[in-house]
Amino acid sequence: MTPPPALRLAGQHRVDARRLFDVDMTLAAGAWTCLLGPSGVGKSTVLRLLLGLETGGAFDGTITASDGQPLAGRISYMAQSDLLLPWLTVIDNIMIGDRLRGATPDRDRASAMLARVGLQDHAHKKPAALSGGMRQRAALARTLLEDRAVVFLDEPFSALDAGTRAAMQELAAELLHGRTVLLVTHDPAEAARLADHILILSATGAQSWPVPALPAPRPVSAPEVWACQSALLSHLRGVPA
Ligand SMILES: Nc1ncnc2c1ncn2[C@@H]1O[C@H](COP(=O)(O)OP(=O)(O)OP(=O)(O)O)[C@@H](O)[C@H]1O
Repeated sequence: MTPPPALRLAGQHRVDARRLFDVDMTLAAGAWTCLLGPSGVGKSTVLRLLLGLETGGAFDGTITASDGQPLAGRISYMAQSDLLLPWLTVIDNIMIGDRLRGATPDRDRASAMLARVGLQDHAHKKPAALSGGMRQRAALARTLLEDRAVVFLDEPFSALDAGTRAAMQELAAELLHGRTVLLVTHDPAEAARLADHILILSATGAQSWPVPALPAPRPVSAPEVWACQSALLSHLRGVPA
């Protein structure tokens, strides 16, 4: 794997001739950046622009990797919807990347990943037989199995119960340590726990927000984490801290 690069997105994005955002944001190399902001501000659009996917709008600007290399083939992406193929079993779904590339999937590795997300007893079920949270964990397993230098996660823990969410946050933090990660989240607590850098997106740019002075993933109970999430929530609500 090439060393994870920093990524920069700079420019203006318009939807239906209306400016959605002007931004100049950098994702630090080998670190977790959490992107927050109100619904509809353009967080998923940022991910899709970096991925080179259709956004329904027009971007005028530049997208660059610090090593000057193309991003194609170096990113894995977990979208808000799980994108599981209904006709494949869970284990075949999580190995889809290798299959699409014409490579032989490593079934033992895939089984081990399913066990890490707690789905070892559901490997041979179809997605329709899973709960929403189980489907989200399958999508997470598929993303982690790709083992890429750059990983984009769009609200990856939103459907999980509190205990499972904490466990999956810790798993992702472990397996994606040292990767360039962009995590879109609505949850200030999640950002306070996991982020090396926090960015808050608005129409006029991406504001950098201070993170607690503890290495991530941070304990939920740490006073610094409480203080960060509380200040962040107040800011997002537009009320005094
Ligand atoms: N395919 C599309 N065609 C037209 N407009 C789109 C398309 N996708 C998104 N938009 C518009 O772009 C804006 C930003 O959408 P986006 O999904 O990036 O927001 P978001 O910040 O991720 O929202 P949320 O937090 O609700 O997921 C919205 O106004 C949305 O209606």
